[in-house]
Amino acid sequence: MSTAGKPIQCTAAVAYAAKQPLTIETITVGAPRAHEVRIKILNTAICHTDAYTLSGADPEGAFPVVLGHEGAGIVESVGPDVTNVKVGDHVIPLYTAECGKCKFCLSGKTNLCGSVRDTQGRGVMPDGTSRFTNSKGEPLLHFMGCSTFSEYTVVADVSVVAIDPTAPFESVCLLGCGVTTGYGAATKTANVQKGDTVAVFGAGTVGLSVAQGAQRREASRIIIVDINDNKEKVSREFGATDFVNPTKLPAGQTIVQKLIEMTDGGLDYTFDCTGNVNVMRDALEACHKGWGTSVIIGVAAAGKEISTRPFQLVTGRVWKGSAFGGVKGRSEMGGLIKDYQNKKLKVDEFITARRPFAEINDGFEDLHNGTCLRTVLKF
Ligand SMILES: NC(=O)C1=CN([C@@H]2O[C@H](COP(=O)(O)OP(=O)(O)OC[C@H]3O[C@@H](n4cnc5c(N)ncnc54)[C@H](OP(=O)(O)O)[C@@H]3O)[C@@H](O)[C@H]2O)C=CC1
Ligand SMILES: N[C@@H](CCC(=O)N[C@@H](CSC=O)C(=O)NCC(=O)O)C(=O)O
Ligand SMILES: [Zn+2]
Ligand SMILES: [Zn+2]
Repeated sequence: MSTAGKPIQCTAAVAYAAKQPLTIETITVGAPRAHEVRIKILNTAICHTDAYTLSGADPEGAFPVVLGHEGAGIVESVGPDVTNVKVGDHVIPLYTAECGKCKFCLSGKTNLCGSVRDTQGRGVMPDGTSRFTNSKGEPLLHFMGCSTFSEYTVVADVSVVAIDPTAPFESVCLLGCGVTTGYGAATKTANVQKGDTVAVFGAGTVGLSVAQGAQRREASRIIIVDINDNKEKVSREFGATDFVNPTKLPAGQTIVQKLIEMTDGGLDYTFDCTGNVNVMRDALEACHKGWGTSVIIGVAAAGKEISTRPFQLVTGRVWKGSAFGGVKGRSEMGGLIKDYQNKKLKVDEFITARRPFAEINDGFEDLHNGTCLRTVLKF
């Protein structure tokens, strides 16, 4: 019997308050309205940003909420006026929408889209309401326009892309955030060129994806900086030519001095993939005078600010940021999937654990085990 047009009851993990475990419960997911798509999520991974919002550090974080933004699934039904996907399509929800019509989309200068970002940031659908209710009839907030920690979710049509149905959900869900973000930051935001020198701070999924993007572009040097020595092996597997643990430097030597010494004056490109504002400063100051560019990818806690001496910028270093790797999800996801299928883009290698969805709280614990890249959950 078709579920189209009707509410669906399903399992979801609800975050009722910061720092509390998620509650696995049955929720009701309303039918998609105009320009909305209801998706049956098959797999979702846990990104560091989900943990960041659950920690209470996200200035936009609000509860109760259905978190999750790195997922893949099948379109169960669509609301009126949806033309870009249809029932049965295999899809990836996009936290960076692409409407193709707004000032941002038409600028040709950014992958950010203004069409739904305001309501997305407030945890509601573009019409200002939620499609999720718990068993008490209380509305639950959406998250990053995706809410993939629910067996069914509803997203705006501008926030979803159809993908090759032969691509495995378990793997390509990672293209919904971490892999795309790092790879795109290197190949699009920074546009690393052959021979460039690159340093990446933070050897998580995002940082390692920056490294594989830099390797694809034939960077001459890819230095990964991480405080955990256990990350050296995996860093080299993803393209690092060097690995530096900043906590193991000789007394008196800073990581900035070390990197400048290693590269005859500093790097062409550096990337912060930690979310630590002190690291962001180091990343900027390790750039080569005159042209080095540092890209901030990490997400910092509420109240945190970056600083440096303006002289660092006066003397030619450039500080910029990157969201979703500068990738326009609806236009460019197909190319990333092809790269994955043609073995030009590593994705499976990031899966360090697989769990049933019911173990989602253990999955959040995995993030702290020192070797976790991505735990993929299966409904
Ligand atoms: N801008 C965007 O579009 C996106 C941003 N993000 C953000 O990017 C960041 C990285 O995400 P993800 O890869 O999933 O996270 P991870 O936590 O997996 O990776 C971060 C890595 O940085 C290491 N680290 C921590 N402190 C330092 C330090 N001082 N110097 C060097 N390395 C350090 C961590 O080590 P340890 O594990 O030992 O702490 C870990 O290996 C997060 O802030 C996330 O919120 C994520 C996706 C998209
Ligand atoms: N809510 C936070 C900002 C969080 C943030 O910067 N998110 C990234 C994606 S992180 C993915 O794992 C991003 O793309 N930002 C651009 C955007 O439009 O949100 C805060 O308010 O600080
Ligand atoms: Zn993410
Ligand atoms: Zn737009």
